[in-house]
Amino acid sequence: MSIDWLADPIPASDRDARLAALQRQMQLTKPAGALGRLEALAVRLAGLQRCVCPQLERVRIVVFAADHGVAAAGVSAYPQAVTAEMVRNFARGGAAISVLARTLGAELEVVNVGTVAALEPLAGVIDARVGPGTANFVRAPAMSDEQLEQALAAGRTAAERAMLAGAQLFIGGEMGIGNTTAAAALAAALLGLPTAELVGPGTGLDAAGVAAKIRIVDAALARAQAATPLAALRELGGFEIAALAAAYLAAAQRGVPSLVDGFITSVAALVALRMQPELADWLLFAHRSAEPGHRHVLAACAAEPLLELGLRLGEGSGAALALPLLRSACTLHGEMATFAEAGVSQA
Ligand SMILES: Cc1cc2ncn([C@H]3O[C@H](COP(=O)(O)O)[C@@H](O)[C@H]3O)c2cc1C
Ligand SMILES: O=C(O)c1cccnc1
Repeated sequence: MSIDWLADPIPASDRDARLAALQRQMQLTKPAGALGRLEALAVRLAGLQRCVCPQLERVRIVVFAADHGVAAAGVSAYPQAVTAEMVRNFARGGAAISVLARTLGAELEVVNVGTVAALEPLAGVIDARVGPGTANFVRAPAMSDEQLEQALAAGRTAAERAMLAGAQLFIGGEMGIGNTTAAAALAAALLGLPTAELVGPGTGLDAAGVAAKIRIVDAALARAQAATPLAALRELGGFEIAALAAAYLAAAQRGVPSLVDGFITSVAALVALRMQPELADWLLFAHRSAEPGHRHVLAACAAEPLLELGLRLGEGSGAALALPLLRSACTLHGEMATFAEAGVSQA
């Protein structure tokens, strides 16, 4: 195995398709610009899908699940066992993202990149465990080089499966008790912002819990030296965060855009953007999470998310909730009549 593929080129958006889509927008029966950001979204998707009328019928949601050694430090309001228990819940169709995926007619796949518990075979769950959770990054690197490589490969192959199934949009989600701590540590390492700006309550810590979480992240940052995004991933981890970063890159390399969900997935996107800035064209950002650090990460990604609903769930749920907006942008763009077709007078 190798990680050389991470640097494979990412195609540019198709300028001719964008111009043709813009031309079409100007002919649709509405005052110019009246559909606001939906117009720009349709034009942007046209460039990425290299056609005048983009479509988002086939959408793949992949939830990457993994455990975090730092959970032992009491950084979450919930016990670590929840990660594996939720994988079963995803498989049975009872999780929020399961319900949303059904409602949207989107395919849901779960990739177990490294729960502590080895799970029985479950329908719709790919076993890609690279280890029984990461090491506690306060004391040691979260993962080995080999584990990092394997986690990245798990993300890449998930994106490849989605492309083979004809996905027109990729949505990544995550499940991992303690992963807002890992995400905050990674963001602090990459952005150089004060830890207190990036650490938040996650699943519901109180003020004392958040203060302790800040101290834990500070201790990890004092230990870990991370000169590159890959080194930061290895030190501060999250098998699921590494897999997500790889999946965003792999989807873009194959010409498929991704809709980024919340705080943790945005940190994965930031890591991937730091590896390849050309990825920026291919990432759409769904929402601003209630997790306070998310706004800093979004700003670093130059992202203008579509929604702000006070969500703080992850799993890909915010992206799933934004999908109907993207789909509406595409169907309006593709199906509205032009002034000429409808016999409506222009300005
Ligand atoms: C039942 C349950 C379902 C979840 N689904 C997503 N998360 C979210 O919460 C976790 C991150 O928060 P923290 O860092 O505070 O542990 C992640 O698993 C994330 O996906 C959940 C959390 C719980 C408890
Ligand atoms: O925004 C997120 O992704 C998030 C926030 C809190 C807990 N889990 C996920």
